[in-house]
Amino acid sequence: MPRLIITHIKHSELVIHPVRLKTLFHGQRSQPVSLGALSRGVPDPCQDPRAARAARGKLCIPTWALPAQHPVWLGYAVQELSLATPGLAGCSQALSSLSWFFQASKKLVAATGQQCLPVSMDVRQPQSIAAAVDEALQEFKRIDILINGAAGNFLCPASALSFNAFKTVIDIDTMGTFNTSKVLFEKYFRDHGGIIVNITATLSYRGQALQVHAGAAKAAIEAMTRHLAVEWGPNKIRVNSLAPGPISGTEGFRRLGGKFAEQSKQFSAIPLQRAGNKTEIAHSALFLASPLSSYVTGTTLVVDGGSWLTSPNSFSALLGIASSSSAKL
Ligand SMILES: CC/C=C\C/C=C\C/C=C\C/C=C\C/C=C\C/C=C\C=C\C(=O)SCCNC(=O)CCNC(=O)[C@H](O)C(C)(C)COP(=O)(O)OP(=O)(O)OC[C@H]1O[C@@H](n2cnc3c(N)ncnc32)[C@H](O)[C@@H]1OP(=O)(O)O
Ligand SMILES: NC(=O)C1=CN([C@@H]2O[C@H](COP(=O)(O)OP(=O)(O)OC[C@H]3O[C@@H](n4cnc5c(N)ncnc54)[C@H](OP(=O)(O)O)[C@@H]3O)[C@@H](O)[C@H]2O)C=CC1
Repeated sequence: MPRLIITHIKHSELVIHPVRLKTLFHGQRSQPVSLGALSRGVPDPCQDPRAARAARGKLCIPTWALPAQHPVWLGYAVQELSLATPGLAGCSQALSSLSWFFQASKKLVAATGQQCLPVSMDVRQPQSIAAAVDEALQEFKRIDILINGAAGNFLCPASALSFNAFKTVIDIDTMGTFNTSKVLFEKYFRDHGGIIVNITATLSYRGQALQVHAGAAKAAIEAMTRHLAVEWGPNKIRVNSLAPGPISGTEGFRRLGGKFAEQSKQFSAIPLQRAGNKTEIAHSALFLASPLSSYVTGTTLVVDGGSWLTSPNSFSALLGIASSSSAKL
């Protein structure tokens, strides 16, 4: 049985449960698609229904969580998509925070009839990752996909950023991505192959003001993506990054002044003239996690409507956003 696990979690739970991906992109109901089939060298289920049956049983651990105060997040979009898309019924993910984990897992069970497993991890603590992975493997016997999405961010000029603030973001984003990837490699991917999708950002491409901490952290993850793709390719592991632009309805959007940018018409500078939405990130993540991207590794998929090419990068404007109430933590 195919399984998709999406995790992460600082201080609470992770929900893991099975996923059955059918006809995700091709609309061919008779030819189910299972995540990660080609990554382990099995025939492409898009082409071969027998292979699809054989490929069932995938697990995915994305490091995305659902904050208690915010009912929406990028990782959650994958779950929303899974519930809304024919053929994705049964797909869900890991959720963090005590209250939302219970609510979301109930919703998933009700909608899919599939199993959900709550576990917890702090991506800065390899031992907590190892414990979560052990629990997942004990329950499902396999893990196929890791989505590294845990992150910390806030607007702050470098001159005001403390040494510890910089380190904190590097620890969550960069170290967290390495820690989780390495634990998965050692415990399962080395011998079975797998797929890793790292969620990054476009911040470093033009040196975004007030974002040296997050930009440096995400740039390091994109470098890590290439290194690991090269080293782990022979183990049938694909490693890619996904760099979203401003995505409405998310914590990042709130913290970085998305509302203010929207109100002041800043998004009209984006070639597609709007912020992105969570479903668009979910589609892109699923592309990178599916056999449709079976020959793609070591690259970054930018999903930003062309934003980084054209959006203003004004120090003073961003200082204004940082001091506005819309960007307060
Ligand atoms: C989305 C963009 C929308 C609009 C943009 C609008 C206009 C711009 C135009 C164009 C932009 C172009 C592109 C942008 C596109 C995309 C943006 C991309 C990136 C988004 C990335 C994200 O990651 S969003 C994720 C946000 N979610 C979280 O951060 C959740 C998790 N966060 C946390 O846990 C905390 O906030 C934490 C990161 C601080 C970590 O918590 P903890 O471990 O408990 O650490 P603390 O002890 O609290 O703090 C540690 C040190 O950090 C200092 N600190 C904390 N907060 C701040 C702050 N706000 N400012 C400065 N310093 C801070 C703290 O003081 C500690 O340091 P000490 O020296 O005091 O010890
Ligand atoms: N929103 C946007 O417009 C953009 C977002 N991104 C990226 O997308 C991803 C999701 O962002 P978004 O949904 O906005 O933000 P969220 O804050 O909702 O997601 C980040 C999650 O990381 C978790 N996390 C933080 N520290 C740790 C830790 N030590 N261990 C485990 N989990 C941890 C948080 O969990 P908890 O809730 O428990 O604190 C939080 O839920 C991030 O990687 C972000 O950098 C990139 C570009 C733009």
